Amino acid sequence: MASRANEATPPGHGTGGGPADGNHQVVRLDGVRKTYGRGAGAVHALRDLSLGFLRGSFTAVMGPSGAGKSTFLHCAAGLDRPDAGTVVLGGTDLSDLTEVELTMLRRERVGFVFQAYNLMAALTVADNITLPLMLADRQPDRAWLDRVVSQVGLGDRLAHRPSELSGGQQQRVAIARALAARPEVVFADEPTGALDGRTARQVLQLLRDIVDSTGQTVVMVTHDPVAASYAHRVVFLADGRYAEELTGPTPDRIAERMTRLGEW
Ligand SMILES: Nc1ncnc2c1ncn2[C@@H]1O[C@H](COP(=O)(O)OP(=O)(O)OP(=O)(O)O)[C@@H](O)[C@H]1O
Repeated sequence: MASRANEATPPGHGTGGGPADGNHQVVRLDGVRKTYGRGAGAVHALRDLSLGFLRGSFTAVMGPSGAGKSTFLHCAAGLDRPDAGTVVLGGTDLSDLTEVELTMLRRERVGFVFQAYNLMAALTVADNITLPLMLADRQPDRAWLDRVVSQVGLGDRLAHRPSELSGGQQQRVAIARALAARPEVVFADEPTGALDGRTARQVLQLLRDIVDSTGQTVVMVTHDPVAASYAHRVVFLADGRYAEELTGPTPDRIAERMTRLGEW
């Protein structure tokens, strides 16, 4: 696994997978390193990661356990700071920001979807969806919100509490919440990990439809080849580095690459 990860990668790797994409990367990592601990016990979670994501693209990030996927997500989303290298999100170099500015950036320009839906039990669906806007002290863009609510199919559940919804519906609320502030990018961490197969496929198709119809950008970490096959592109990490990528992925091709990269 380590030797494969150290192989030279093709020119232009990780630029987004499309033609003439250099100027349209909404997230760009260059030479990102992240090490946990020191000395003999140090773990190099990201060794030298350079990777870009096109505006309007849906990318799945995969790799063996310990490859650095979560660390990548945290660094790319401004939840954690790399030890070296740069992360540029929507034209802003995150290393230039103070902690307060980073928090503001996450609120206003980044959406998150996690495996656990993390909805507020005491709030209605409508209030859960607009919570990020409230926190950012921003007026909702009504037309956008209506579009998002309609796309996730929750128009008739807005007055309900999360506990009254199925898992798939709760995740659709979380997706609507992630999109409410019309972020530059939505980061999703195993968004279908808690759902049954059929519901998971519906949620993944929804994510893909949202990307294709609204031009939003989604970056999703997953272990599941079927989930990753809904993306336009699958990027494989191994041993803290970019390993390879697939465009127009199918579950079989993804599974074959994962097998080559080692245990998963
Ligand atoms: N807070 C931490 N302290 C120490 N080591 C850490 C910490 N977070 C991650 N690591 C280590 O960094 C490496 C990369 O971890 P990371 O969670 O990013 O991998 P991953 O690809 O998301 O793995 P998985 O698929 O198992 O979730 C692993 O070896 C992990 O043990």
